[in-house]
Amino acid sequence: MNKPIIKFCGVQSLNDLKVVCHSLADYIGFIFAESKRKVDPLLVAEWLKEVDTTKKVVAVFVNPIDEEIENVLKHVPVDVIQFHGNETIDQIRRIGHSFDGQLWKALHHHDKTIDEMEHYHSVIDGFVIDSRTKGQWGGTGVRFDWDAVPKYIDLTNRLKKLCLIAGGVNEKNISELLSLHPQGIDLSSGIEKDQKKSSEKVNKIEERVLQYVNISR
Ligand SMILES: O=C(O)c1ccccc1N[C@@H]1O[C@H](COP(=O)(O)O)[C@@H](O)[C@H]1O
Repeated sequence: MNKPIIKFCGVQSLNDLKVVCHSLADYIGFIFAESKRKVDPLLVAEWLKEVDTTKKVVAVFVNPIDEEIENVLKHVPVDVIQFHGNETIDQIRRIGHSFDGQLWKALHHHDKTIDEMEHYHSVIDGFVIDSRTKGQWGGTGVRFDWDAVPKYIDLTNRLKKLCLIAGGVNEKNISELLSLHPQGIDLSSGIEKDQKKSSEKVNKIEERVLQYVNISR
């Protein structure tokens, strides 16, 4: 079994960035939306100059106006835009016309998520499936009912899209999630200690990922 795609999200400092850059992550994410993890694009640009990394950079937005995205793209070398709110197909398509990278749509798990995936798939490259939590768009540390994961995997395989499972993934439950063979996993709270990215937690996550890769070979 190949290593699942790993995204470590919610980088809030140069130190956080160093932690996630010294990891097996394929993608590292920054939050440019209202959140305790919101970062300034100018600072992110400075931090990125301090590290030598080939990791792909994900910019997370929640219902942004186009100018907010343009401002981030002006300063930060973004590979992926992740829309984590109620963005419309028209907005995503419009942004896609002037952006070279990938577009991901985060959707919250509920009984109509499959319909939403069908709705958005023509304008995006990948999905992030997160848990639905009242009053917060993401980064909650709360998982959803993973019995639904196989149907998300089946649909994204059929649509030939990327699919990352997010929401409350941590060192204690990641092996359970990996046993469902997700294409990708996306963690923020699960690699934090005292609101900072923790190398110790990253190592524990990676041990479990490598165990999964070796066992399923
Ligand atoms: O992390 C945040 O603060 C955040 C704020 C607004 C939208 C999305 C946010 N993060 C996304 O949430 C999931 C991971 O969450 P967690 O592991 O449960 O903490 C991931 O997709 C982040 O990009």
